[in-house]
Amino acid sequence: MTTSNASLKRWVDDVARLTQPASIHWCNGSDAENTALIEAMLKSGDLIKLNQDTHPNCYLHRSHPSDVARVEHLTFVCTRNKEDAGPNNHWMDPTEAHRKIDGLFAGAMRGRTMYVIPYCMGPIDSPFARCGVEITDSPYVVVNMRLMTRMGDAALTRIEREDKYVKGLHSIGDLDPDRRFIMHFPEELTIKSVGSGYGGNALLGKKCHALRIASWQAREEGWLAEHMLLMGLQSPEGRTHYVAAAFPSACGKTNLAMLVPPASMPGWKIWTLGDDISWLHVDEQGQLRAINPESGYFGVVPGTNRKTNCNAYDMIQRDTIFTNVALTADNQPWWEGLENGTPVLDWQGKPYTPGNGPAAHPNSRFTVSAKQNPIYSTLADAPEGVPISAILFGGRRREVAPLVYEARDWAHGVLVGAGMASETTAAAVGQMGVVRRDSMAMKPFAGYNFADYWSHWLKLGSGANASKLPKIFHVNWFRQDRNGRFMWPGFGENLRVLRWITDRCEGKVPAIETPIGLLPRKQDLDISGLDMDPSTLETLLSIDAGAWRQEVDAISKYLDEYGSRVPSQLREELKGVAKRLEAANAA
Ligand SMILES: Nc1nc2c(ncn2[C@@H]2O[C@H](COP(=O)(O)OP(=O)(O)OP(=O)(O)O)[C@@H](O)[C@H]2O)c(=O)[nH]1
Ligand SMILES: O=C([O-])CC(=O)C(=O)O
Ligand SMILES: [Mn+2]
Repeated sequence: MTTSNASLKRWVDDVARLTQPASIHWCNGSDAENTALIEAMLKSGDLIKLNQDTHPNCYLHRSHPSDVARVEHLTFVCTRNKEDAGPNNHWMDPTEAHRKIDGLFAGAMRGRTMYVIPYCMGPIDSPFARCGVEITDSPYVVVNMRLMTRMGDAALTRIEREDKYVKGLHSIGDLDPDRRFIMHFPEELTIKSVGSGYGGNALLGKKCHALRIASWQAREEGWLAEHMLLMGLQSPEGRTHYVAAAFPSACGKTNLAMLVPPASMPGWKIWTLGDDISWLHVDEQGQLRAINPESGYFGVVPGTNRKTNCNAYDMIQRDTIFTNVALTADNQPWWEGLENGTPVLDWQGKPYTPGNGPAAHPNSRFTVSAKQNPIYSTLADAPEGVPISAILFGGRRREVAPLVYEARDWAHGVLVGAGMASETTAAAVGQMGVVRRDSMAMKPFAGYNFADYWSHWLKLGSGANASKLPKIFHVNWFRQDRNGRFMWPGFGENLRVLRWITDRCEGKVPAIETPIGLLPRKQDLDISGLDMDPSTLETLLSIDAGAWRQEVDAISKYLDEYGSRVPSQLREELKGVAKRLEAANAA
């Protein structure tokens, strides 16, 4: 197979000339193709067959031990003008970057098959969807892209018609971390990634395209590409609100999107539309709508069990690719927090010895089709997307941030998102548990200068349709007590907080004005049936004025890093918080 599109054909030819593959395979996305690739990977050892009685069609992939997470220090945004990439990105001059990375691609596919993967991010018939082509020498990437995107013939047809697509070139290279780069050229709609086979670095439709390149396109075209889950909350009365929520990597998006209502909230129904990325547009009526550009989940495995998230647990019992989990004696996948079974081999395939670190890698992942989710919403395939009632920002904060608060309005909400911070996790290489600013959970993913990004958010909310904008909230499931224990039970119980949020969207309950925003009255947040004393809820809903003054100072210094490009409106919003904190202090 090949293509009728001359520019695509030329690009594929050019790449083949550079990388020198033994053969070229155009992916059509069929079952037969997938089966053949899996067979070949079982032979080569790229995949290991899991226990097919307990886990039909499940496979394990072990990545190179140095290649288990995103590499932010090796990820670059290469714009002509350095300022356009901003202090939030590593930057390299595009000419220099191409020269450097093309050197690593030269001959990189010798002896290997080069796969050409046409894919569509978003429902194939959606005007909001965008296409791309990934060229890779990794069959693991092909089978994962097939789960994560609408991949194959239908996408190619759209690409040939539109003649506009993101070009992504990927090779696992020699997996040497010193020859590993993830480079983005937003002005050329081009991605080049070499030296890593890990999801976030290698499945180019995901972070590289649907966030870094798409956020650039979104600013030019007037929409938003965000690190957000997308879910529907149906009340017992039958009203459904759609909510988009931005939490940093490994901070609870998949789990919230697949939430199982607690026994104390009968009649509530949750629908998942997406677990990681949302593309948001204001429609002609001024309504903010969202689609999920992905068609699968690349989710964190550890911590998943029947109790924390029965939906996720059930979903990954079949037709799932596991990466870097441990194995039991009878070849079942095992991970920390599974709560049954015993690991005998760790994620590297070595005999497991307790005390020698976790059996599964903390960033071990599952890849699975979204359609396997028991609470999958078919509206995830609706070309027009769903209307958004509320946007949530949140992170891991062991202190300072209360369980939930509401922004005063859109502009204040943009400050809440811009100023948010979270503890780092195993999703990226580097130290864990360090609090860092992570505006809108996009620190690793915004493909341009954060200052311009904040301006874009403010502009989107400043039009004639401001009254239809969703409300913005901040949540924190991760407050800890003095003994380092989580104070809020989290998971299904988070619906108690979401109910308050939908109550606020419907104007059903008043809220308490505080310097940082609007907080629930204690009687409006139902904790009945929870093993929690009222003083804990008190703490979860309290604001420590001293800590918040420090927080405001820290946010102010953070904005300073972005210099004169920071929108003055954002600084005004921050001054407003500072003033209200002073007034509360004086009173
Ligand atoms: N304590 C607590 N832990 C949670 C909660 N929700 C999720 N987690 C844990 O946080 C980790 C990551 O959760 P995910 O839902 O996979 O995170 P994500 O935001 O989808 O992550 P990415 O895929 O990296 O973008 C898992 O180990 C979960 O078990 C919660 O409400 N409370
Ligand atoms: O991209 C990945 O590798 C997984 C992910 O969702 C994240 O890190 O936020
Ligand atoms: Mn993510």
